[in-house]
Amino acid sequence: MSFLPLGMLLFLDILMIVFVIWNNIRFRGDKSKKTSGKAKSRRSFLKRAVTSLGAEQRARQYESLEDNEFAMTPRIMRVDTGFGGEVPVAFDPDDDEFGVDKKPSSDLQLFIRSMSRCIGATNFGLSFEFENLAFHPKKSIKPILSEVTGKIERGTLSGVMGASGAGKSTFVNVLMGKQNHTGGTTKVNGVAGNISKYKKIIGYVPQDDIVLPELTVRENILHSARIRLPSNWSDSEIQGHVDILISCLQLAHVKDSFVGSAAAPVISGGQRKRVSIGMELAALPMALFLDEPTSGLDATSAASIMTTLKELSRLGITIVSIIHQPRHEIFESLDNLLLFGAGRMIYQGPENRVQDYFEDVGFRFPKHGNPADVIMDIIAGQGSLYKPSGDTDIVHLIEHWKNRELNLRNHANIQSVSTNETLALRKTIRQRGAPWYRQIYYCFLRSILQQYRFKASFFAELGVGALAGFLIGLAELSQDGINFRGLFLKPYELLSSATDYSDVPQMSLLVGLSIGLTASSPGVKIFGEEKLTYWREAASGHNRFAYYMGKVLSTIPRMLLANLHFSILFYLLTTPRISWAAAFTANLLYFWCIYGLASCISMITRREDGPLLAVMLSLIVGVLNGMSPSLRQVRIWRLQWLWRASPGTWLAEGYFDQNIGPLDYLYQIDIAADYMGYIVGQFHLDLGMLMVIGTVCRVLAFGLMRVMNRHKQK
Ligand SMILES: Nc1ncnc2c1ncn2[C@@H]1O[C@H](COP(=O)(O)OP(=O)(O)OP(=O)(O)O)[C@@H](O)[C@H]1O
Repeated sequence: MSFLPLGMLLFLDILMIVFVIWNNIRFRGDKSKKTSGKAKSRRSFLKRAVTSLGAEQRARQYESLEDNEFAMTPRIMRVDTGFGGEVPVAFDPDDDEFGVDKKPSSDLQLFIRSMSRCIGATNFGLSFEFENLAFHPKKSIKPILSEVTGKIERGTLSGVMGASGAGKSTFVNVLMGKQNHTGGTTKVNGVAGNISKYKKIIGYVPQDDIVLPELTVRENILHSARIRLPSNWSDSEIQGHVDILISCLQLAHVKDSFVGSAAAPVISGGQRKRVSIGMELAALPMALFLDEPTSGLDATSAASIMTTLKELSRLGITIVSIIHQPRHEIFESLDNLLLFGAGRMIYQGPENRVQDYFEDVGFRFPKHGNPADVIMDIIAGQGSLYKPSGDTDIVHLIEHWKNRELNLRNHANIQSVSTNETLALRKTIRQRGAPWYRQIYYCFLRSILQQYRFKASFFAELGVGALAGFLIGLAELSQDGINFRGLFLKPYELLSSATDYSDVPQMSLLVGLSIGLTASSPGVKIFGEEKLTYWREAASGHNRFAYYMGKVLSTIPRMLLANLHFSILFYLLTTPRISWAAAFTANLLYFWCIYGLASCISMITRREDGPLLAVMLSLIVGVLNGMSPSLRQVRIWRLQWLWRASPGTWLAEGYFDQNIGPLDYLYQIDIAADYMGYIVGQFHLDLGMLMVIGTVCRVLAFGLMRVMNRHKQK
């Protein structure tokens, strides 16, 4: 037995461990340097490979800003876009209740430049109109939304409020085009049509912070920017833009911190929410919808998030947010309110007129109370607390609103934008998003980085692979490489003793089971762990094929290394007749099949059930290998198709061919093959079929990924 391969394997492992430790030390070193305020931060090797800094470019951009770029007028400032034009930005010099700067910060100025460059127009926002909007799913007895009419002007901050089940989320989903409405009309910028075509320029921040906890703040935002920004932006421009955005969102001090999860937090809940918002803003949307961005946050964090949203709306981006029980200050920062009850509209209009409106209806607001709380009570059907006599139920409020003059005024159309602007908008939408092949590359890089961050599970897989190879080797050690006894060739057949045809299929069974146990659980985790992320990304226009391919490609290095560990130990101890290259290739293709099967399982099962089911399935396909019952017996049962559909059979046949073939000068191997039911002499077909089965599994998994939970991908 040669120990050279074992030595090389050990050397490779030591190299990997040293690399990981060295990289960790560098990363920690960077962090401590940064906190002590010393020299410019350096980054770990892998981080640099994946996200090179755009700081220099950003510094250049700062230098290009001049103080006299801003000409203040009482309400509108004209901000130089840096591209030969100016954009009007609404800033109220008197409005500093939320700390909205009287003059945009340098970061904000640069952000405006990015917006202007990306959108290529002077109006950053989208306006929405909706008339008699209805949503009545077939399964539901009554409509979820009906007769909803109103408008949302560009560059405003709108709050959608209502009791639980009032239809807020449904309204937002319909308005964004995530959900098809069943009645009424919608217009974007005065143009009627399908809203989903604006998907690339509309951002949506879900209520749950769907971010990747193992990535840093910057890595999460950068990935979104790389995928969704216009294809003609260079990577350094994208990185510069992301750094500006991170500063705008006040995340600069935590940009290299891992995001963590709610269960194991690293950054605060408010910061995680900002990351989630940043992932949308990175794509420079013209309208941003948010589902309860302040829920679960303390009052200060909630106010801070709303300040940021207000600032963004002042840049011209249209912001629509579902909001629950806002604080007084947050409520007052809203420009526009949409109040819902029982799927109908109760009020839609300026925030500063809502109290007057309800007072006209007869409600009395306590002097020192929060009007938002009172309004929430009224629209939740608790209005009797504020109206001693008269109707206070929701039906009455809905009817009242329907007939009001303020409501009727909402019917007035928003002026359609000019043809030039419509054309510019179409061009903007067309240019959005990296081409699919570049998206594959970004998804691949991200997935590799994720695997690196989960190095414990990666090394565990290598360890399990090596252990499995070692144990099989031990089991086969006593055979001393002799694993076949057949009938001697004529004329020596009379010298033949007892035959032994099943040793090789048994060896391949052990190989199949070991690889199945090693690879099935990690194979499930690759996809099963982040379905929410996939749904969010698919809904925001990421290329689904690119996401999938990125993931698939990122498993290849993992499979290669795990297989190397398994095959070297197995081969050294077992000393089979099959060549090293052939054994390595066959085992690798079996890994390919198990990962493919595991990805199918991950698409159809719950996250918790996936690993167990994948292990079960890998045992089944391992056992269906034609050893016992033999393939010949199976053929008699007319079930050969089932065995042939299992990668275990092709692996066993390949092993049989390669281990027994070299003995054809001595034994009648045709008789042995016939007895077992295997076909010898088609090793390349056996390998090819393993490749095909693994590929078919992946195609199937991709199909399942697209089909399962389709509504969540819209
Ligand atoms: N596709 C659908 N099919 C059937 N019923 C639906 C569908 N979508 C929503 N509903 C129902 O419509 C009602 C309104 O749901 P929606 O999620 O819009 O309310 P909401 O105001 O956002 O509530 P919450 O504040 O609790 O999230 C709920 O009773 C919900 O179960």
